[in-house]
Amino acid sequence: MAAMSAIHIDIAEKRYPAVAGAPARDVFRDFRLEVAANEFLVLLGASGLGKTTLLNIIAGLDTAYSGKVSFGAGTPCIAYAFQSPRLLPWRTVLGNVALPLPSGEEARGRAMAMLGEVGLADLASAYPERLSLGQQRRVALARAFVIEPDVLLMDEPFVSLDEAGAARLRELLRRLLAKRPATVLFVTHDSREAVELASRVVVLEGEPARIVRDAPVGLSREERAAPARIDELRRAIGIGG
Ligand SMILES: Nc1ncnc2c1ncn2[C@@H]1O[C@H](COP(=O)(O)OP(=O)(O)OP(=O)(O)O)[C@@H](O)[C@H]1O
Repeated sequence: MAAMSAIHIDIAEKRYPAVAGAPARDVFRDFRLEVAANEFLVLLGASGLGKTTLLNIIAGLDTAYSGKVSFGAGTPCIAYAFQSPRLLPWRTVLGNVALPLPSGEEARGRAMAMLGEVGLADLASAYPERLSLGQQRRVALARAFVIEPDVLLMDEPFVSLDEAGAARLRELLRRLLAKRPATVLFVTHDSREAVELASRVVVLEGEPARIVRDAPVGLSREERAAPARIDELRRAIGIGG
């Protein structure tokens, strides 16, 4: 079973140097954020603020910064759901879900069970190109959860879906997390989505990016289904409405 992990983020400086035609960018300076174990933290902020950069730093994909990211309980197992599903086109759906696992029968079994949980068992041997975007996003979710991550990084994982499709995926995400709790950092532009999912909302603004709001959330199942309650909370937090 996965152990939950807190995340301690302390970025002294992250900047992108000037390149032809684009000025240098100070993305983070003296930026600190503590994420509690098992928290569902939604990061909200305008385009280009540095949210993807932050996830890349936490994932260890971007090491070109000064500062430190550490985790509560040793080295956590981290899953990263990217902004686009990023499935490998030459692998079947099952092959994509099994990708982060060691090869073998047991892994295939686990990947297959995971596909069942996201409702795609019958597409196991299909290739990604014939899947709808919503189905591809389900496969990406299955690939993230199949490793039973301690930390789950999600970069606008439900963007470009219609509202009903996005709502179904939010419900699926909640179900997957109920079964396999993890510390979640979820990036979105959508303040309704933020309030619906989060246990805590953090709003970023400016260059370098600063935390301008940091609010606990935690709607009950009934409240999440009530748009008026969601709007009320958005107003209370000051994120539109
Ligand atoms: N490799 C890079 N080199 C130079 N500048 C970059 C690089 N990657 C990102 N940037 C710039 O740094 C800033 C932060 O980018 P980032 O992708 O982290 O923002 P974001 O908040 O995730 O935006 P979005 O919501 O649009 O995905 C942007 O202005 C972007 O143009």
